[in-house]
Amino acid sequence: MKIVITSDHTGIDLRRAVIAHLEARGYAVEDVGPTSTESTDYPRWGEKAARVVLAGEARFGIAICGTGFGISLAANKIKGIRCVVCSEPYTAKLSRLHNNANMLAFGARVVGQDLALMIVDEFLNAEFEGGRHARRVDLVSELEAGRSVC
Ligand SMILES: O=C(CO)[C@H](O)[C@H](O)[C@H](O)COP(=O)(O)O
Repeated sequence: MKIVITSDHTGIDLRRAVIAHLEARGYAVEDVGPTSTESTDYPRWGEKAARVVLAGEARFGIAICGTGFGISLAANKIKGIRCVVCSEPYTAKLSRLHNNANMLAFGARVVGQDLALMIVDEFLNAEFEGGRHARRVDLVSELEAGRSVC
């Protein structure tokens, strides 16, 4: 399975650790950058990873910024992306089981490396349950298409 990964300047070191962790577990990883530690703008990187997921070139995306929120906000502006921000593994797992999340974000200024890797594992090891959850995810897609669901 292929995973695309990105960060802004705050997440460079943690991104490297996540890549090593994923590769050690047999995942193919597409690292879309950035390579420099210079200050950069998270929306560019959130979009870049999101486009790879939407193109079907990676099954999931992982995005890291200071808090995880900025880069997830950017990714979630792209139609078809469901990017969860996690600071603990439970939400990561449920975002797959119930929300069919296709991107995971976390904050390099929020979680330490060990916790980040646990979050990644829970996210990748869980499968969408479908059923009533599929109906709800479909409703979210309706909203995304500009149609009211209330
Ligand atoms: O967008 C953010 C907040 O959710 C990210 O954490 C950014 O990484 C952060 O804003 C970057 O801040 P900096 O002061 O420019 O390093």
